[in-house]
Amino acid sequence: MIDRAALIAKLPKAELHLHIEGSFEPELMMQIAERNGIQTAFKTLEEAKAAYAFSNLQEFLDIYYQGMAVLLHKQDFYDLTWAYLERAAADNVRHVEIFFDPQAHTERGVAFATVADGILEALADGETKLGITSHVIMSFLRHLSEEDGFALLEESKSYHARFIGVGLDSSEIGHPPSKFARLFAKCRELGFKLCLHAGEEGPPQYVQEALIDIGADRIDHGNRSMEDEGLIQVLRDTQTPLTNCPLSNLSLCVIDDLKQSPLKAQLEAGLLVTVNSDDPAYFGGYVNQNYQAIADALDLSNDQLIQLARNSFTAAFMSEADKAKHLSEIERAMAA
Ligand SMILES: Nc1ncnc2[nH]cnc12
Ligand SMILES: [Zn+2]
Repeated sequence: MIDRAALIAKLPKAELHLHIEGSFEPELMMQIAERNGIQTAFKTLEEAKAAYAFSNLQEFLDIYYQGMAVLLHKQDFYDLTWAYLERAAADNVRHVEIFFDPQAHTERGVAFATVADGILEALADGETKLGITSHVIMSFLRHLSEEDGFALLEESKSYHARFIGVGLDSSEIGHPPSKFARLFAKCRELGFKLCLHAGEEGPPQYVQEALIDIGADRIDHGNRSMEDEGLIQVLRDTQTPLTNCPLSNLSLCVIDDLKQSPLKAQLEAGLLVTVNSDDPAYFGGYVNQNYQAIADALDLSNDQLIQLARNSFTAAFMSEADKAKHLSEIERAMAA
């Protein structure tokens, strides 16, 4: 029987929950800071890594926003994205749907086009040079107002055709999805897919609002859905995907131990759950490390690992023909 690490390495997969700014490795951060003549908050790599010990989402977010402040030029955003793509390719990731947080850059005076062009150019190169297809999801920061979200929607108008969807991230508690109901209704009208972080730290009520009231196409995290039988039933019936991020959950103390992850229960309940890295530079692992850690903790079978890889394509925003192509690629990899 193939061993677990070999199976994970061999499986083609999609990554659907990845904040590109959360893939900013401290080595690259220092390099970009130096060329931009900016002082980083941490003087050494060791200092940076030592600071990556979080007891909740907000503690992480404070450091995450601080880290990305060295990104100023299109080349910086290109380099950030390219570094992630090379790492993803090494994990046999064939398709990515990445979030970016434009408001975290425009509020520092970096033009929207600078950010978007750098990311989009790297993704285009990712397809031609690494064979990784991609989509971009423009995320609204939920600690800001709905009006700020509408302003971003207007500012990004000329790029809308290049984004598959919109997201909702940042500080969850106190900022429920319902705060953005009008904004997401407008985004739906414009044809965007809707992906909302919900139930990471926030209560099941936030998942209810995202899933039922707003009609999310995917729920990011969604851990706390498992506290509500009604939500589980809707998630199963609608096959609305959940993007689970095991190492993120552990790093942010959403769970105290990976054994507490709801992932296996979600699989066994017939939910369309996927494995993702969220902010790999901060949480200690890219996608394969997330598969490995959660499989070890929950003793997932090889069939369950294959199911997770299949789910990653089924849950992606790609055509049925492309999904079928990737699913048969998994069958071929398993037969080889
Ligand atoms: N895990 C997470 N939750 C909410 N917002 C985020 N932004 C980046 N990572 C995030
Ligand atoms: Zn996230």
